[in-house]
Amino acid sequence: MAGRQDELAREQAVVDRLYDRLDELRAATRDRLAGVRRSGSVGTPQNRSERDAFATLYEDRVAQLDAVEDRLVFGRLDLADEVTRYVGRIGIADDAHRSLLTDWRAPAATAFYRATALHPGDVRRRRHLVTSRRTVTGLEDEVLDLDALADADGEGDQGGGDGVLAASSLSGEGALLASLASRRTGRMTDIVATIQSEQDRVIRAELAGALVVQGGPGTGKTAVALHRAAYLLYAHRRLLERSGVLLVGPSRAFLRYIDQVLPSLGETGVVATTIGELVPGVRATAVDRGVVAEIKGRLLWRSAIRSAVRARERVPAADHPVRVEGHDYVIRRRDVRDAIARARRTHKPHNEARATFVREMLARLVDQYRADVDAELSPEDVALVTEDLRSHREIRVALNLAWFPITPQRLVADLFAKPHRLAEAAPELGPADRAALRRESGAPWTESDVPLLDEAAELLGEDDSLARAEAHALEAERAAELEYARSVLESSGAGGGLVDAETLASRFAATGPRLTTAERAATDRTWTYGHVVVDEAQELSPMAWRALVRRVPTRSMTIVGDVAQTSSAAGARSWSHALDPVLRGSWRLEELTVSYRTPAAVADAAQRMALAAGLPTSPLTAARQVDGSLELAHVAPSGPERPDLVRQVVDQVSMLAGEFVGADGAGRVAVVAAAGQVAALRAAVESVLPDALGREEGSRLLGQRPDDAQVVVLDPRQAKGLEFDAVVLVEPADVAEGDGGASDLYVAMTRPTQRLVVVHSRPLPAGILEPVAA
Ligand SMILES: Nc1ncnc2c1ncn2[C@@H]1O[C@H](COP(=O)(O)OP(=O)(O)OP(=O)(O)O)[C@@H](O)[C@H]1O
Repeated sequence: MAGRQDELAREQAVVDRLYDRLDELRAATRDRLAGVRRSGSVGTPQNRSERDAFATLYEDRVAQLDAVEDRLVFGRLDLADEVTRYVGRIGIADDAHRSLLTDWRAPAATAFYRATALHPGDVRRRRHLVTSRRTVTGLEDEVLDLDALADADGEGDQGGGDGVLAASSLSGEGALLASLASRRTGRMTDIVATIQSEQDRVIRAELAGALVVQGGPGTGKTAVALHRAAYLLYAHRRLLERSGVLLVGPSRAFLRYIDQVLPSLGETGVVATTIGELVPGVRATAVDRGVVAEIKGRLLWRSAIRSAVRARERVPAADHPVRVEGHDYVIRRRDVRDAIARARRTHKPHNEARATFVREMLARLVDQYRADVDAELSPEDVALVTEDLRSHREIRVALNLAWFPITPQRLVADLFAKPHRLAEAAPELGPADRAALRRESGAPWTESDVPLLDEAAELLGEDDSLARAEAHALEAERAAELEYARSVLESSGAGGGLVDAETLASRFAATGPRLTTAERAATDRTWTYGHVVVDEAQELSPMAWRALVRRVPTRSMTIVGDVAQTSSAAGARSWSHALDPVLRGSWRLEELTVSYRTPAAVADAAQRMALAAGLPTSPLTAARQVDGSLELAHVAPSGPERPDLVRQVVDQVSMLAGEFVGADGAGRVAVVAAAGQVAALRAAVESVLPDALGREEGSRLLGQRPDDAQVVVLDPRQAKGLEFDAVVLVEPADVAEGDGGASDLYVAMTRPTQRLVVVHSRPLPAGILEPVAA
């Protein structure tokens, strides 16, 4: 016992030293930041921009150093030749640049995650340090080279964690089990201390190309995707800091659930978004029915949107006479046809090529003027006549009809609001599909509209009226910069012919205060990223894939998901089906097979059900067993309102809340039911909580924000990607008959970390109770 205490004390001393050093670094960075801020906004533009750059650098560093407080150090490797290496969230060195702590992402830390007894490399012992705040509370050793440590202290509690199932392949079992059994909050936490070797391989996989990570529920796909983003930013910082990393998740609620993971890993510069937010300026607030989402996801929209754009470049039915300033002109069909052909030959997007079309048409009309007056025209005459023609209302209207400037929003809205436009653009759609798409102009955007808007924006380019407004703003900005540069030259007396105000202003514009890459990328639809991470990727439609791939021309992507959990009718049941059309077969597949979330009995029941329903599941082995993790509560059918079933649900929730929900905000219980039953069940649960748990606790729970709520009632789609300590699954047969079918039931069953209670009055779907005979 004494040996263990000594060992704890020795590690405490190391940990104290690392935290002391962290505090020193924090203080030094804060001092530097204060120094930069003190020098204020005086000096040359060059000086100011340098100061801004330093201020940003120090602010980021302060944020990073603050973010790594919790579990700063979590591992130690004892290597051959008596070398000891500590592994933690960031790298820390002393004043003489000697390494004190190795960043978990550095090559030198790889062995912490990968070394096994079979392949120990030069690792003799791996130690997990468990800390609470700054105190070391536990050590867990794995001796990998038994011979080398035969006569060393070998203090390690090798394996032996209660309930471990996949023991032979797990590292740091004690720390892992403690982390898996801990109470859940509304926020995901990082897994940096206990990354398993199959996960580490994915996290450190090379940057180039598209990597698909398929894995059953709870295998750590989300965790791995986020740690991979942090790893790539570390390993390829120069490249990715400039181009940025985009993270795409299924919903804002999900992005909020994961939003603390990257900052806790010291990374804040990733742009996180959903497909519905991919086009700046458009916010998708409505949801399409399954069949509509499926139709909008089809690749036929590539040609349909192209045709819809082409339909706005149109030769009129007849020649059109116009009288301008006493002269007669004819807008001839032949001229329009030629001008359209010429504008198309520029290969510019529609709104940008319009300038060529208009210029061409005006030139033809000026030719008519020249013939009319039968005289040579000076350049000034040409300019005057051109301007008269351009500003004449009838000519403007005629040219607009022939080449209509249009926004992506208007183009797409017209397709759904004007049946003839859709029929013309998408002849391959049958009448039933077209009728399903019908929608009033001005209806709110849906998530499945966004890839169509993106496609349209790509083909339309910028509306030049917008570009003109921007040019105007830029001009004003430049004038202000010029003014500023003049005042600097005057006050510094540095005119002297060496540098003029214009040069100084342009230098200032080039080096002046800048938005971060993430900020610029998030507001620019045409931004291309260095890497894109997609979570719950099975839900994406073919059109959504096109929109994403457009944003990463190098195709450097991490795509994580589970084709057995697809609930969108537009989503994928097979990766090749989804990805081959956009990635042309060039993607590689990794599989994760250990479920860290779900206890074995629950995972097995879900897996049997999925198999019986014919879902394309991946193999799944639960990491642990939890006693009493699966309970079935059968209720006799009790009429359409099902009062007995509802009573059983609220009783179960009350019991589970008493057992799992903590007053400290940790511990979560969810009721998951078919979408149509959620509102009634939520009302029932909310009405009993104060009686069941006491008035004070009841009102505390009812007053929580939805994202942090410890007791929630959700449908399977809302629960996707999330997890809870305990789940009450209501009437699984109803869930399986909903839009998302057995996939939604699979999702619902695999949300709990501790217990699943199935409340049902109808027979259970096949497989939940026992294997279905082949
Ligand atoms: N190596 C690990 N150490 C500790 N916890 C882990 C580890 N791997 C996964 N987990 C935990 O297991 C749970 C499930 O992980 P995650 O949500 O990433 O799985 P998933 O595969 O994305 O699941 P789903 O398909 O259901 O969305 C999380 O609580 C995560 O923190």
